[in-house]
Amino acid sequence: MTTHKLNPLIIALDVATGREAFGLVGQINAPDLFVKVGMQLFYSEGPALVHKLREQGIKIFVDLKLHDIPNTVKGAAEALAGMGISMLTVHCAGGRAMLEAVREGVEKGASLDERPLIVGVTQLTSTTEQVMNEEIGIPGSIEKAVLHYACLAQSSGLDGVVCAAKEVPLIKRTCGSSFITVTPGIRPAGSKRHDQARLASPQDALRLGSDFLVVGRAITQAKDPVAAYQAVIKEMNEVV
Ligand SMILES: O=c1ccn([C@@H]2O[C@H](COP(=O)(O)O)[C@@H](O)[C@H]2O)c(=O)[nH]1
Repeated sequence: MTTHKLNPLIIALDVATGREAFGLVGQINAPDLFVKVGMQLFYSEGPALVHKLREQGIKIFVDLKLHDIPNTVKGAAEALAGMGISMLTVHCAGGRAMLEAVREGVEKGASLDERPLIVGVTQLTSTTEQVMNEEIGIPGSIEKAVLHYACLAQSSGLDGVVCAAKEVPLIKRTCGSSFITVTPGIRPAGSKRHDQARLASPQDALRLGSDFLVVGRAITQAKDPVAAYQAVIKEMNEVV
C-alpha cells in the first residue's frame, strides 16, 4: 500500500487536455508532485496520460468516484490499480458490497508490493446540509452522515475517506488516526469559493488533522500557478 512518501498536497488537474496538464506540471516542476486526474482529464486523455505522468515520476490519484453494481466497479478498480496509481475514489453511497468489490478489484489489479489507497467519497464538499436533507433525502446533520459513511468505508476495507476538513477530527476520533482523510474544498485566503460549500484554508485543514489536501483552481487557474503552489506549500510548512 502506498501510504507514505506521498506529498500531502494534491494538485487537482481539472483541465481539458494533456497539453494543459503537462504545461502545469512542467511549470511547477516539484520533485515530489502528487496530482489528481479527475473525470474531465481522464475521459478526454485516458490511461495514456496516466502512464505518461508516471513516466515522469509523478504520483497519481485517479478520482473517478466509482459508483455502480459490485461486479462493474470491481472490474474498473482492477483496471485502475493496474495503472500503477497511488489513490482512487469510490462513492460510499454504493454500500458495503460495492465497497468490498472495489477492494477486491484493487487487490487483483495491483502489483504485489504496491497497491493504491482506496478512499470513499462521503458527502461532496459542494453539498450543504440543506441540499443533503432536502434534495438527496438524507436527514440529520452532515457530520452524522459523513461519519456514518466513514465507518462503513472502514469496515468495508477502505483506507480512508474524502470529506471536508471540519469533519476530520470526528472521523479520526472514531476511526483512528491511521484512517486516511483527503480534503478538497481548500481555499487559501483571498481565493474564490467557486462551487464549494464546505471550505477550509490549507493551515486549518492541516491543523484539523487532514492527511491530504486537494487544491485545484486556486493553483491551476491562478495567474501564476507556480507562485500559487509555492504559497500553499509555504502556508502548510508554517503549521507546526
Ligand atoms: O467531495 C469532493 C470530492 C472531490 N472533489 C474534487 O476535488 C477537486 C477540488 O477542486 P477545487 O478547484 O480546489 O475546488 C475537484 O477536482 C473535485 O472534483 C471535491 O471538490 N469535493
